Amino acid sequence: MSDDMVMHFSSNSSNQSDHSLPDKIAKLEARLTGKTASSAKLQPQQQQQQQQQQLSGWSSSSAAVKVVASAPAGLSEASISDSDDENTGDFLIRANTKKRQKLQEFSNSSVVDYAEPQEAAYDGRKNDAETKTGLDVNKKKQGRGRGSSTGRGRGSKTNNDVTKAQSLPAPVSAPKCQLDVSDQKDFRPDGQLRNGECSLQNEDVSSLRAKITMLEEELCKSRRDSSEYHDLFRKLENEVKDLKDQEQQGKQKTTKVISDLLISVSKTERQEARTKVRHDSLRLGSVGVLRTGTIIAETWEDGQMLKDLNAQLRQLLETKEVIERQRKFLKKRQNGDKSDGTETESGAQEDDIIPDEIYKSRLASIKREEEVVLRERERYELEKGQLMKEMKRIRDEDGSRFNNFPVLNCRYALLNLLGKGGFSEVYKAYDLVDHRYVACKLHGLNAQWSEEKKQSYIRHAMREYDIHKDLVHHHIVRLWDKFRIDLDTFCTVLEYCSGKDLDAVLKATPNLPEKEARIIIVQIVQGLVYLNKRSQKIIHYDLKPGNVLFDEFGVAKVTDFGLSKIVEDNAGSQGMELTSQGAGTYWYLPPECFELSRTPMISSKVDVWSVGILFYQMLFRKRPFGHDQSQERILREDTIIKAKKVEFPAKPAISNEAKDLIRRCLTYNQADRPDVLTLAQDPYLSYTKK
Ligand SMILES: Nc1ncnc2c1ncn2[C@@H]1O[C@H](COP(=O)(O)OP(=O)(O)OP(=O)(O)O)[C@@H](O)[C@H]1O
Repeated sequence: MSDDMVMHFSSNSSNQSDHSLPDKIAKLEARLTGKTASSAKLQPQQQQQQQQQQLSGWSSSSAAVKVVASAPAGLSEASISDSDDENTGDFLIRANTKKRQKLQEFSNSSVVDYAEPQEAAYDGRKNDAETKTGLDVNKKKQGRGRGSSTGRGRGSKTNNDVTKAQSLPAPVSAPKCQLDVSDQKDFRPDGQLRNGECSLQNEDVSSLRAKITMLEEELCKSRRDSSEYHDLFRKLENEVKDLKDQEQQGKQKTTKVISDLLISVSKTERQEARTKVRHDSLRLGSVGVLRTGTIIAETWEDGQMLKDLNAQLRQLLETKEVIERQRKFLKKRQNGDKSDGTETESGAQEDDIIPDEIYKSRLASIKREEEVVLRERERYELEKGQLMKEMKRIRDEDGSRFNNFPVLNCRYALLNLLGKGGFSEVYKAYDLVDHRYVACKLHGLNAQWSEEKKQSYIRHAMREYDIHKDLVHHHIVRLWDKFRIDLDTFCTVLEYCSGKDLDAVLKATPNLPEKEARIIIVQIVQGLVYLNKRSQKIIHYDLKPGNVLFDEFGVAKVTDFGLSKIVEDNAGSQGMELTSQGAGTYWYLPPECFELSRTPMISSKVDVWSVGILFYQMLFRKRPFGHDQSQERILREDTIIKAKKVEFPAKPAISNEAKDLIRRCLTYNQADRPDVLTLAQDPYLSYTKK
């Protein structure tokens, strides 16, 4: 193969200068003719020929190299031999002359012949991957073919180029084959080698074609598989979509069923509530309308039960008065008998004592009856309070624009109104996503308010939300969510507490036993401890019975953070400034909150004072300071500023520990009052198993 020859030549040319070959031939010729081999003494024609050879040898290294390399092996041997061997002179001259001619001819033809394949080879490099695969195989073959060549190293690079040319399609291989055939005459073994390689290449090509066919089949199969998978994927996708749609429809149906059920239950509850109110009204009383000229006012008219009880009381009172009159008359008569000396000693004693004992006994039984009726009336008074509250709730519910069971924010199904505060309505609702009852507090801005007032209210409510939303504690009502309903209304979603609030409990019970009151206080204090152990401490500032709720298990939870204060990090031991003086419920606030001479400084000790008031109220059913006073009167009469000492009623009797705790909480001087964390350490507030 020519590339092997190229390698051979390249190898030789690296060891000895290729342009010395004509020199050597000339030298040999000169020796034969007796002339020196000096190039200077060459005939001009010879010099020209030599120069031409040199030029053709240097002009295109690759082409010329291949020409020389294609020369017969004998030439190669002769040229390698640089010795002046006289015995072989004739042979050498003849051979060299012949070879020079051949070289010349070959040079002319090969340069042209080879140029084309090389160009084609260059183009062929751009051929597809299949050709490249063939290339790799051919490289190996060429490696084997190189065995006849003495070429090493650099030759392998050239080998690659040529191999690429060989592996190219017909236009490339055609001239090569011609070259090989022409070479066959003179260089049979090498030609045979080429034939062998050709057949090897053919084998390679066939095996490659077989491979291609196989790969094509695999490709077809993969395509078929891929399209099947694609179809399957589409099918599954559609199935998933259908399932999702079904699930969605199922959810919607479930939601609808749940909503309908809840609505029907709520409607029944509403009916029952109204029926009960009507029924209770008969016993306890109802709201009537009183007209005085043009003024219409609401008045309370007692029901039959209360009327009967009052009549009973009146009757007992009258009987008591009659008996007491009789007793007085008896005493008077006895005194008269004594003065006129008509009574005998023993007889007078008995006649006087027995009637008096009868009157006394009758008076005692009237007192007992009176007590029973009074207790009953007290109970009915409590019921009357509840009835009045329920009546107000029903009126508020009937007047509410949210009373028609709307679903808010696509999630909260409003049911019945729980109550109405100053600026809000609280509805029992059902969370259709998390499936639990919640309390939706609807904050409505009054349309009559100025824009400034509305903004201030929103700011206030948002502040409350921001404080409350992060509070997570067993004894703090959770705040789950908030959203806007319209321009003037927004909603906060709270944990639903199905029990009453402490205010309702106290109104329904004459007074709580100490044990029950104590456990409620313990829970409130635990909630406060949580507020004071967070990195951002909070003063609740509005602890009162209405802001302590109970869940279905009776767990007490603190709510309503509308007036809460976040204690600044830099607040000193004195506490922080009270900037919202005047807000809050005065019965439950400590003296420092009423300080007028300077801006009050407050701390968690405000809540400790409120705890003391709450505990006292639970035990004695009244507040220790200004119980019967209005807010305005408390302020006017400085009731709390004067509240230096707490007094305990004789009844009901409570433990000294309970009294001590109340005294500590109601310590007048703020500096001496314990803060929340110190109060929590009080032994009375910790339970240990005995
Ligand atoms: N999370 C809740 N779970 C159950 N009932 C609640 C919940 N929050 C409030 N309520 C009830 O809703 C009613 C109104 O509560 P709201 O807090 O609006 O009124 P308030 O505290 O009486 O008035 P204000 O907000 O003016 O102080 C009360 O009867 C209260 O017990």
